[in-house]
Amino acid sequence: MVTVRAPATSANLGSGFDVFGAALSRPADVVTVERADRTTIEVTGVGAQYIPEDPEGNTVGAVVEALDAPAHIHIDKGVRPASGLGSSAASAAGAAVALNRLYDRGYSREELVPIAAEGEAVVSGVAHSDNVAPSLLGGFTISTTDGTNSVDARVPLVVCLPDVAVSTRDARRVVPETASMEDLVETVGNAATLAVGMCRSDPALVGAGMSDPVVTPERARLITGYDAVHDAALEAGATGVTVSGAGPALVAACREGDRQAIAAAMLDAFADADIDARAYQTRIGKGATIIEE
Ligand SMILES: Nc1ncnc2c1ncn2[C@@H]1O[C@H](COP(=O)(O)OP(=O)(O)OP(=O)(O)O)[C@@H](O)[C@H]1O
Ligand SMILES: N[C@@H](CCO)C(=O)O
Repeated sequence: MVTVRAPATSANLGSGFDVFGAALSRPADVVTVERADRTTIEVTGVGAQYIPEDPEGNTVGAVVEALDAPAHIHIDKGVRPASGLGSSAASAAGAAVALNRLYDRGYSREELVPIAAEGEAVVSGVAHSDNVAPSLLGGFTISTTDGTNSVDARVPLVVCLPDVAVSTRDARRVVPETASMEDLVETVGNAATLAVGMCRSDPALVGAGMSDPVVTPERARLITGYDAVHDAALEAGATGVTVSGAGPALVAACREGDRQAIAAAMLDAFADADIDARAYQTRIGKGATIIEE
């Protein structure tokens, strides 16, 4: 038996659509695997009722196939599904690390990225790696078709999750197919600024690089109260705010010591829009960890 804690993640970070990702110190899924002749999946925890236990529909099923590693798999969800916090990816990353160890497959964390990404194709139609990469490697990650680079950044974050669901599949439908040269130049500048900020663990630069004129404005429309919550976080001291992953969560970059005020301001703004929400005072953290074997 092997048990792995796999962290939630925030993909895109505004300017890095389908490329940037960050591991969050909390929340996390806990995945336990035991050898079996036939794969069975049991899901408990937050939002478990919305997650298929059939291996065909669960992200961990694709990981079992890719590693040829049948098992009884228990997923204790700490990351709510359809949250924008890489819920589907956390389970896939946790299963990849656990099954790799259980069956002694010997893959490196980097080699597990495309394997875990197969799970993402099951739910969103695209094997994007920007959530599984940080959940496996930790830190800030840059994923391209050539592979993933990671930086062990230390940046405090607040994540605010409203009590509504947005599926990645739906949120991908609103992504514009073209961008103007002006928007492209702005996005490249912001992405480069954010990446430098991560290398320096500088919350001001990370926040400054989070805005994106192409994808985020379209997705923000799917989130009731987005503008008010965004502005409230900035007024409370956030250095930058954007949609986390495909939403509906928002992620705010902050300086140490400001997280509590920012979390409270975001919750108040959602409450003013009649939306229940919860806030996580978190930070960029480590990747999936084996906690028992
Ligand atoms: N192990 C799993 N954990 C969570 N969701 C799963 C899992 N397996 C399948 N799903 C399905 O995936 C969908 C949620 O994935 P989706 O990508 O939409 O959300 P997310 O992972 O929270 O968000 P994001 O990728 O934007 O950060 C739900 O329909 C859920 O039933
Ligand atoms: N990059 C993906 C991440 C989903 O979490 C998207 O934004 O659609």
